Amino acid sequence: MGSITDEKRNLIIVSNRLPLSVKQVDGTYQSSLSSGGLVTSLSGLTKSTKFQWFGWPGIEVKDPNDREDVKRSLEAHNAIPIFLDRSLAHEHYNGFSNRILWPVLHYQSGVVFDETPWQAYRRVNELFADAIAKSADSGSLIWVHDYHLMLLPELLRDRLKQQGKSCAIGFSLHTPFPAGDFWRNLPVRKHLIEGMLSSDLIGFHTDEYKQNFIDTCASLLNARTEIPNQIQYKNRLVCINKFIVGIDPEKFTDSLQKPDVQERIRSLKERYKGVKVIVGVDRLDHIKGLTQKLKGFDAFLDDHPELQNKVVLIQVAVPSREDVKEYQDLETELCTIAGKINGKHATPEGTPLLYMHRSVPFNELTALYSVADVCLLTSTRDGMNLVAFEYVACQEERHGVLVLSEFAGAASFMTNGSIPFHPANKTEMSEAIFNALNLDPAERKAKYEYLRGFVNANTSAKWGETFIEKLSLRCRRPGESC
Ligand SMILES: O=P(O)(O)OC[C@H]1O[C@H](O[C@H]2O[C@H](CO)[C@@H](O)[C@H](O)[C@H]2O)[C@H](O)[C@@H](O)[C@@H]1O
Ligand SMILES: O=c1ccn([C@@H]2O[C@H](COP(=O)(O)OP(=O)(O)O)[C@@H](O)[C@H]2O)c(=O)[nH]1
Repeated sequence: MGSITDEKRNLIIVSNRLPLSVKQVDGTYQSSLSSGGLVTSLSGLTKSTKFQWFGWPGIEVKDPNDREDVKRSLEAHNAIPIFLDRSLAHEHYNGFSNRILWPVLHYQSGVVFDETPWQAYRRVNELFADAIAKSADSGSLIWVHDYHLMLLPELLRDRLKQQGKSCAIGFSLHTPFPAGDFWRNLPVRKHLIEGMLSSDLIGFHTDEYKQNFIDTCASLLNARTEIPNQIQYKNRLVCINKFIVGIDPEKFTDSLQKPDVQERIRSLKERYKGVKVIVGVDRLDHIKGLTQKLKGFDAFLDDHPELQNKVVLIQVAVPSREDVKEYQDLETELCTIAGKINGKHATPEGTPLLYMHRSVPFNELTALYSVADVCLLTSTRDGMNLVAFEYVACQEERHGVLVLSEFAGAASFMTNGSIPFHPANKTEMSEAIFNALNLDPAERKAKYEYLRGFVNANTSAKWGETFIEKLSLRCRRPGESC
């Protein structure tokens, strides 16, 4: 991908949150890595490509001197903060993005639209547009990420035009884009789609999401969509494609080589001698199907009393969006279910479920992935799900089995190498777990090798480089077909 060298200097990445969240500790500003797949995928790109990253630092900073301190602390990581007032950030992130837009994108019903958070969403997109238009030079490539910023391409294009600057704008959606009627649930659906359509290139994780978006543009805006991979709207040509997001597999294999990680793996193996380990790692979010997972595991334990004390599910539920009531309620519900499962199936020898409501350090995560015989992912909908990739990257030795919901975006590519199931069907999940635990070594090896090939061929670096390459082509030849 050598030809992107020139554009590297002028690449601007924009996401709602910076990869580093800033916190004030004892009067000084400290930054730590944010969690989630978007950060994982874009962090993988840093190895091969240089860029400036614009986003919200996750903290309100009012004092101008403090703002300078925060800016300086982030500068070292090429991160540029866009400061937002606390209540505006709250209404944008929690109010509209996560309470209204996120559920619609993930096919959740019963969403209630509210004007105040919508106005906050607009305002934040405007503030981002102001800051980025000011910093961008003509010829910059601007790559906008995710559902928090769907209006940004349009707002940005207007401002750049007023300032006489010409830049290529790309947009990547990290969530699903829902089919047909679902998008209509949102009264502001048209504004959001038009916002995205001001991009030169739009990327989705799967062909299904891409096609859903194209169909919506045709039915809602009467856009011309006859030519594959392009949308003609208001005299502009927008290219649409699938770009497979991945991880940096080396980061995981390198971690497994470290002496302290090796030591941790040894001690976990000793602790779980004679016990099959199932691992789950998910943000605590409705879309991850955690309720379904615990209930399915309960059904599995009921179906297989002979496996008492011989199987353990280690579930990491990473705290997420804790200011949103629906997420707080889910946390309470999961604690109750986890307690009931252990109440029902525990013996003096141990408990079958280890439910951890916290994030885990990276090295601990890789050790956990490595000792697990099975990885169980139960998403009811999920843009991609990079945990599936990470588990595979840590299974060189064991050839563990991936049990993967058919509703994760990753299932579009990984079904052949995994055991797929429908997350709403407890019996199917129980059978899938049982089959995974009993797969013969040759089949495990074959499935693992298939998945390893896919994960190694579709890295985050390749994803980023391919997108940027296509975007810079749009910049050089804007009128050409996609
Ligand atoms: O930033 P948060 O609100 O804490 O949420 C974390 C991220 O969640 C979502 O991740 C998505 O992107 C992943 C990478 O493409 C994909 O694998 C996953 O299926 C998606 O859920 C969200 O889209 C990100 O913006 C958040 O940062
Ligand atoms: O304590 C943890 C456990 C996991 N992860 C990472 O969070 C990401 C989750 O990405 P995924 O695409 O599976 O889902 P998302 O959370 O983005 O919806 C993965 O890279 C995990 O390694 C994390 O940041 N902290």
